[in-house]
Amino acid sequence: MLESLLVNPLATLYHEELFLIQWVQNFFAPVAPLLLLLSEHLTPAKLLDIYIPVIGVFNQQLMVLLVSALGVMNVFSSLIKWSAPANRPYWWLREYNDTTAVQQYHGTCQTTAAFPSSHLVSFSTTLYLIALVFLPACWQRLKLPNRYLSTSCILTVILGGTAMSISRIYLAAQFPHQCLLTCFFTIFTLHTLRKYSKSLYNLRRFKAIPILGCLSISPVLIYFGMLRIDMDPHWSVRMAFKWCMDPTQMRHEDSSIFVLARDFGYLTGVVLSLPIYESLENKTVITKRLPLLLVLEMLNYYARLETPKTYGRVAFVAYEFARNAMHSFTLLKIVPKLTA
Ligand SMILES: O=P(O)(O)OC[C@H]1O[C@@H](O)[C@H](O)[C@@H](O)[C@@H]1O
Repeated sequence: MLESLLVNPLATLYHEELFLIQWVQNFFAPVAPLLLLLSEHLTPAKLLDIYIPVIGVFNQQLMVLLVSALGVMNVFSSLIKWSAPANRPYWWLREYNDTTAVQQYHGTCQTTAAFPSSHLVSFSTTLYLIALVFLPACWQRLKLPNRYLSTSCILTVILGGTAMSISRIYLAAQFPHQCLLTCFFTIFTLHTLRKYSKSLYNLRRFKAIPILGCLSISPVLIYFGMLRIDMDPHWSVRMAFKWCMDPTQMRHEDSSIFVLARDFGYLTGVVLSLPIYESLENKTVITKRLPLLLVLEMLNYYARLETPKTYGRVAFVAYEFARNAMHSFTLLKIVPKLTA
């Protein structure tokens, strides 16, 4: 064991963690339907397209915070995924002929790299912001000391993150250390964003657009960098295609390039809405927001159904980029204006 640890520490870690996955699959078998539901219904895409607009009907301030924070967090997460070739347990096991008995489920088949877990990043971010908006009111009512407020927000993220991590590990979609590192990454990034939130909300568009431009070039540079070192940029799709129990579960919408377009599109809408501190004011009434958001989300739903999948990759990616940019821009700029 010690010898193999020295020779190939990552492979040893993967091998040892497969036993942990096996244990999780046995121990949590009684609550399996719940764990499968968590991963199926709390995907990053569903948070952006369904849950955030629903939250927006009741609380505009929280919606604005969520759209802007998820815009940034998802881009960071997709960029790391695109550049770091982290294996998923269900394909690593087969690729290296490991004999540990780990099961695949509906939802295991994913086509992007494993780290960080997008489910974990977006779910924890959402929970953190919900706690940040609602806990102060509870604190006031219960007359609790303010110094525990920040700790309670972090605790909410840890609890929610643990539930989602168990779900991802149960599905054999992530190794345990990848979930743990994702939690650290999320807490650290959220903490940093909160520290600079005032300057970020007041940031002018002409300053943010060049930053976004530089950020957008990085996936292209990474792509050519991979080709240069003879690495297939679509290695994770190939792995999924090879080892998914049922390859019909693979969806174009979940491939790395598509996810990058989705997340960069969403962030572009956020950047074009800057500065957003005005939209943070919660003066609008629910009776105005409800019909508007309902119409907007129906349009977004039909736009999603019409995604061109047979006209080549460029049309597919460009469409997804534009749809998401328009979606976040409408939520941050147009909805608050029309309902003010
Ligand atoms: O990284 P995870 O949590 O395994 O999620 C895999 C993929 O799951 C899909 O549902 C998301 O739309 C993608 O954004 C994500 O990359």
